[in-house]
Amino acid sequence: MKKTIFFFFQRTKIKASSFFFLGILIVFLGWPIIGMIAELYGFILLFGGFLPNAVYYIRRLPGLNIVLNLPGISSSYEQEEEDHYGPGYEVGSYTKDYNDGPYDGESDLNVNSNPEGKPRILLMGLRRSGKSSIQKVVFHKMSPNETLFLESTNKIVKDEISNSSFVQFQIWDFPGQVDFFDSNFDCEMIFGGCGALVFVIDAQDDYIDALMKLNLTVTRAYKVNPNIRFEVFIHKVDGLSDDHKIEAQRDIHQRANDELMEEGFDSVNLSFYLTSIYDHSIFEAFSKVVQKLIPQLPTLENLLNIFVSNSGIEKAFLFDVVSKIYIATDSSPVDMQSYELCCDMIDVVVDISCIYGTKDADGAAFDHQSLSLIKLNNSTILYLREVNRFLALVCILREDHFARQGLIDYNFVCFRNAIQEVFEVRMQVQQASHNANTGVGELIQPLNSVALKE
Ligand SMILES: Nc1nc2c(ncn2[C@@H]2O[C@H](COP(=O)(O)OP(=O)(O)OP(=O)(O)O)[C@@H](O)[C@H]2O)c(=O)[nH]1
Repeated sequence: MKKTIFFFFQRTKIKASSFFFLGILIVFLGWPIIGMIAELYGFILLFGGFLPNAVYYIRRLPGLNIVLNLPGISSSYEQEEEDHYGPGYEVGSYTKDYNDGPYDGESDLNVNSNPEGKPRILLMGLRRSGKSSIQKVVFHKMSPNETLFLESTNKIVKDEISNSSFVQFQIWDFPGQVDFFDSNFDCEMIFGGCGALVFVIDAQDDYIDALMKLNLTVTRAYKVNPNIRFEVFIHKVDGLSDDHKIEAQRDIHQRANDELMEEGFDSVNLSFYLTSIYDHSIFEAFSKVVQKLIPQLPTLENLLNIFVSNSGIEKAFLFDVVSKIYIATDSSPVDMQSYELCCDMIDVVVDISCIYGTKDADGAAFDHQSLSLIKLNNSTILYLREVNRFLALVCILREDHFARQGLIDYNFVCFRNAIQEVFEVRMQVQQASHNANTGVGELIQPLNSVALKE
């Protein structure tokens, strides 16, 4: 109900809602034709943004897709889609509508500036491949089902991930119809300061066009900035069987690399991930993307290895609590189940401490002294400790190893202090080079600026 009211009465939709409701009123007052015209106009203004979504789903319905793909019919609705998207887009602009959608977004976007030169992650791919959904689900806690109502992006949407999170960067969500040959598209500016380019391919759709676009994107970007990391999300795999997933990944991997080799881009390295917003795979993939941009990653991993081996722990993840992406883990292999368990534990702890925790000034869900344990019925224990306001260490260990809890607690305090030292050193280096600012900032906010509690 709240979301419906929000949808109709947001500032940008006032005109549309006025026509819609005024039309209803006029019908009741006895002028049905005038009323219905006004109502229809309001309806188109309100819901026109969902048109591409509707067309996209109708095209997938058996039977209807054949009719819609007939020559003449297909060209008419494709033209309509084009009209909806508009002929171009503005670099550096932001659809205000977009962040006012029917979800409880939390961030206050600073879209037109990049004052601290934060690292940039670009989200690219064909229309309806799922770019905006990924961003909203991972960083704005939108539920996957709500993404069905996302309007198409028709301008570059910049999202600053920094207010409530430990990892700091900008995500630029590109419209699907981005055209590199358009004079508005400033390749130097867009790819120049970019850390990673995430290219999203809809695995449920025919991906030949997507592969062509991937090739074009990668070659353009690589020419401008050879340091960009190219990450390919083979997305929406929730609709595929296990065999189909593996086959799609193999095929996409091979075709993409073959095309790059043919064009002489042998040194370009693409990483592939199977993702879906309906499970944790998208969080895991984004964790890996973000980790590659953290300069302190090897140190963090080393610290985790030392902690794990001295405490009898099987697996440990250092989580960014807000986004639930893990910024580091020990060197043992990550299996999806352990990661999901740890994510779920964060949810449980945050929920319980919101309900029962004390309401301190900054409203933190848990503090540096709190310790959370969950005993599973397979003699495994989940152990969670806060490293700072934004970071939590979540470990999985056998119940018999937990007999030495004192040792684990002690090692954790050493681990936390070590992490603090790492970032203090980093902070000093940063301050020393502050005057000679290179333009590419730090992905991680220094610990002493994120209110670490001693
Ligand atoms: N089954 C499934 N559907 C998904 C997934 N991710 C996104 N979608 C759906 O795909 C549709 C398109 O998603 P968007 O995020 O709007 O796609 P986009 O790439 O931002 O599209 P443009 O803004 O037009 O470029 C939506 O209806 C989503 O619900 C997924 O992992 N699985």
